[in-house]
This record gives sequence, structure tokens and C-alpha cells, in this order.
Amino acid sequence: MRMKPSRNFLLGLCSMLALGFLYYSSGRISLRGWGHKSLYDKQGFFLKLDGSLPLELMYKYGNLSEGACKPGFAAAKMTAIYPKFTKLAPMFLDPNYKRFAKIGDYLPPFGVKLQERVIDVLLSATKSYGLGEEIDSMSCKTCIIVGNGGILANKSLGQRIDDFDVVVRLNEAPVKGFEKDVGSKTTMRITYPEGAIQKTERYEDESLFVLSAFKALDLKWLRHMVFNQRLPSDIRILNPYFIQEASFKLIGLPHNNGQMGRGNIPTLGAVAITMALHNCDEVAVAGFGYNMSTPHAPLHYYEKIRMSAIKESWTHNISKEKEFLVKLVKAGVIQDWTGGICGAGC
Ligand SMILES: CC(=O)N[C@H]1[C@H]([C@H](O)[C@H](O)CO)O[C@](OP(=O)(O)OC[C@H]2O[C@@H](n3ccc(N)nc3=O)[C@H](O)[C@@H]2O)(C(=O)O)C[C@@H]1O
Ligand SMILES: CO[C@@H]1[C@H](O)[C@@H](O)[C@H](O[C@H]2[C@H](O)[C@@H](NC(C)=O)[C@H](OCc3ccccc3)O[C@@H]2CO)O[C@@H]1CO
Repeated sequence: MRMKPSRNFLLGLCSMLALGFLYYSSGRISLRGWGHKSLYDKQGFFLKLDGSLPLELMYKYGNLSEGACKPGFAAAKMTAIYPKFTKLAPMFLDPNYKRFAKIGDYLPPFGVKLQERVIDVLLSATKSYGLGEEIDSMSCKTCIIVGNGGILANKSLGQRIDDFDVVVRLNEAPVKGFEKDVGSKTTMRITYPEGAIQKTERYEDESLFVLSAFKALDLKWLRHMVFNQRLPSDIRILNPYFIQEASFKLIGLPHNNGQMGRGNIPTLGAVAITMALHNCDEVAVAGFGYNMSTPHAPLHYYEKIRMSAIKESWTHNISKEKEFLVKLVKAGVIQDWTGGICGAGC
């Protein structure tokens, strides 16, 4: 005679199976433990990076003539190596900024929380919120982020830099007297109070002043400067989402409860590159690279401070940031015109 399993036995078996399933899917037993290797690193970047184009992009861009701007190229390449990437993130704050939910719950530098009043005042004093009609209407735009690194000196890249539709400069990096190496066009200059050009007359004509607010005080400073006409008339506020995304997602710096802390601030250059990935069709960089093996080399192209000075900076994590930039260069998401990001080894 066949014995029927008891009801209790079946119930026990089912609950064990259910518990086992929950345990497994909660990630406590990871596939890795069973001999499966993840294809992605901790940040979510594909581990195997090379410059080759995914097949669908080869078809998309195959017929374009050499050197022509490739619409959507940077975002498509970025998505190929970092599937979590979603392109939509406006460059600057505009009167609809409260609808961009990602920045509402974070204090500066990662968001706008508690800064809404000063931001509203600043935005009502600004009449436009883009790059200007000509550039905004382009169906494909190329951007170059000019970092301040000494590696820019004596490479005569000025003309090639000026060929980009959008030239982004940072902090007080000068153009006058350095045109041969850094070009003469400045579409925008992104900065914060301590890094900004101090004399109004030194700002380039036709260039947008863009504040990247790292502290609540930075926005108050901007309000003061705007209302006392101490800045060029055309100003913008960079979307703080780029600081948040660069820090927590792309570089993988400590979240620290969403507050600024030791080593969780990306450099301004990394923030600008993040902005460009969302807003430019093609992205190049020049003047990037902190090379610790040459401590006596000049840190900047325009002054004599040495590379070793960067060791004093405790807000940034230069080595983790480099890992992020190397991924972008290796995969061909961005082009590095001075080669300082990979140095000898990419
Ligand atoms: C001492 C100190 O705090 N230096 C910081 C300075 C300083 O605050 C300003 O120059 C104003 O004086 O600012 C920074 O950067 P800084 O203004 O030097 O440079 C702008 C961006 O260029 C990239 N860079 C620079 C030099 C170099 N050898 N390699 C590079 O890759 C970086 O991406 C950098 O962001 C900043 O704002 O990020 C970062 C620097 O750490
Ligand atoms: C893009 O970063 C800029 C620069 O490269 C950094 O060195 C600098 O870091 C300073 C940081 O902005 C200060 N933060 C605040 C809130 O004032 C920090 O002050 C100490 C501190 C740290 C953590 C929490 C509260 C206060 O000092 C840093 C070094 O000078 O920031 C620049 C952009 O502001």
C-alpha cells in the first residue's frame, strides 16, 4: 500500500522551498558563488571594454562621411557600457526644475533641497535657460571639455579645440595669451565662487557664466553677484544632478547620507564630462590627467604649481575618478585629445 505524504509534511516542504527561493533571490546566495561571473563591475559598467562599435551603431553611423557629427553617439556608447544610463537630464536649471525629481531630495551639492527660494529669484532674473538659439537648434553638436591640466601646454591644439560647437572651460583657466594651445572660443565657463575669475572685465564676451553650486552659500554668492552686476549678464545654474550622478553612480564615491563629506566630491572636470554625456552628441576632452608619477610637472597649463599639490585635496578621490574616466576613454565614449587620462596604459 502506498503511503500518502501527510499534509504537515507537504506544508513544511512548501515553506522550505519558498524560504529557499526568497533567500536566493535576496542575493544572499549570489550566482557568482555558483561559478557564474558577473559581466559588470560594482558601478554597473560592463567589464569588457573596448572601442569597437556595437553592430546597431555601425549601421546607424556607417554611411556618415568621415568626421561628420554622429547624432546620439556619446549616449549610445555610454548605454552600451553602462546600461543604467538614461540620457534625459537638462544642462541647466530652468523654471521647471522642481519637476526633475532626482534633485529635489538632496541638499547641495547633490540637489536643490532648501535652496528653492534663492534659485527661483535667480531664475526669474534670467531670461533664457539654454545655450542660445543657434546651438540649441543644432541637430548634432560636438562638445569639448577643456580641463586645466599642464598637459595642454605646447601641443598647439587651439585651432582644433575651436572647431567644436561647444567649448567648455573651467574655473579661472585663461584663454588670453594661451590661444595656440587652448583655443579662443568659450561657449561656457563652469565654476564656483573660489574658482571663478575674480575680475568682471576678464570674462570672455559671448561666453555663458555657469555656476556649479557645491555649497548653499554658492547660490547666495551668485545672487549677490548678479544683483550687483559683477558678472557677465548671461548666467546659468548647472543642474546639480551631474554632481550626484558622477559621485554616487559613475565614480562610486561614498553616499554619506547624501551629504558632502570627505572624498565624495567629484572634480569640476568630471562633473562637466557627466553633463556633456547627457547633452552633447559627441564628447571630447583635453587637459585632463593627474599624473602622480611626475610630481614636479605643472598641475595647470597657466601657472607653476606642481602636480604634487593635488595630494592636499581631500575632497576628491583622484584615483577612483581616474578609473571612471579610463572606462570612458577605453570604450570610446569620449575622445581624450591630450592622452593624459590613460597615460601610457589604456
Ligand atoms: C587646491 C584645490 O583645492 N584645488 C582644486 C581646484 C581649485 O579649487 C580651483 O583651481 C580654484 O582655485 O579646483 C579643481 O580643479 P582645477 O580648477 O584645478 O581644474 C579644473 C579641472 O581640470 C581637471 N584637471 C586639472 C588639472 C590636472 N592636472 N588634471 C585634470 O584632470 C580636473 O577635472 C579639474 O576639475 C576643481 O574645481 O575640480 C580641483 C582642485 O583640487
Ligand atoms: C569641486 O570642488 C572644489 C575644490 O576642488 C575643493 O577642494 C573644494 O573643497 C572644499 C569644500 O567645498 C568645502 N565644503 C564646504 C561645505 O564648505 C570644505 O569645507 C569643509 C567641509 C567638508 C565637509 C562638510 C562640510 C565642510 O573644504 C573643501 C576644501 O577646501 O570644493 C570646491 C567646490 O566648492
